[in-house]
Amino acid sequence: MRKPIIAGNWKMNKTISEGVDFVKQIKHLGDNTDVEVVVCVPFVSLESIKKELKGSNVKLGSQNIHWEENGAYTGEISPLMLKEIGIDYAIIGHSERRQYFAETDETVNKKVKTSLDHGINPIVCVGETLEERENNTAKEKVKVQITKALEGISEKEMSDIVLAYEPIWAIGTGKTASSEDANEMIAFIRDIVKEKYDEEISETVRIQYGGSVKPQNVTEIMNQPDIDGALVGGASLKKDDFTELVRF
Ligand SMILES: O=C(CO)COP(=O)(O)O
Repeated sequence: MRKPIIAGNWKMNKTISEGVDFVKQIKHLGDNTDVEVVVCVPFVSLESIKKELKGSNVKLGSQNIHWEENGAYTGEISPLMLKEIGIDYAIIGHSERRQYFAETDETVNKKVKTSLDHGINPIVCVGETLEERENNTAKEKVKVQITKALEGISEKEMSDIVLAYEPIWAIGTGKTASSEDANEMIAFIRDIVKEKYDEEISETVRIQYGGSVKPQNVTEIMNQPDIDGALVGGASLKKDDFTELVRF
């Protein structure tokens, strides 16, 4: 049985005080449930929110990580800094980072390796553009992204990785992939993992869907056999919506 994982990606939203306030209201959501609940918050809020989450079962994640431990990388945040705060997860390769901040499959792979080396679980994002979906090249694109992201990752390390399929055209647009289409791509990703590793790993790796997940569609998405969770932007910012999401 794969443990469901619902992760909020706050993106560039909520100041430190707003974030702490919000977490006060949702920090019980990881109790008495089989669902793993995660909030991925801006770097500047991580430390305060970690303190607020003391004793809570809600996990904490960053939205990025640098592959080097230190050095001349102005504006970047290293795995050592994140490890000292005590985060559980790092989102890696989000399409917004790929689109606006020149993230590549190569940097994604380096960041995945660095995270694993520092005991931070990567949430690795992949997904196609609308054009690629319409051209029927979506699977090809996702296969390249997954294969490159996992280059040099051992079988053992795979148990610490979460994958997230986020079709770019469904992010923040209100358009969701149909739950069947999302499941089909996620099953395809599972096959890629099986080809590269083995059946056991492909059956245990957790794969989330992301893109306009809301209380109205979360149940249908989570009922799909290959979908193990959701990576949620907009709806994770509101207490009532986030509460409904984790109780899908
Ligand atoms: O990018 C996403 C999560 O990482 C999805 O964002 P939305 O839920 O706002 O569409």
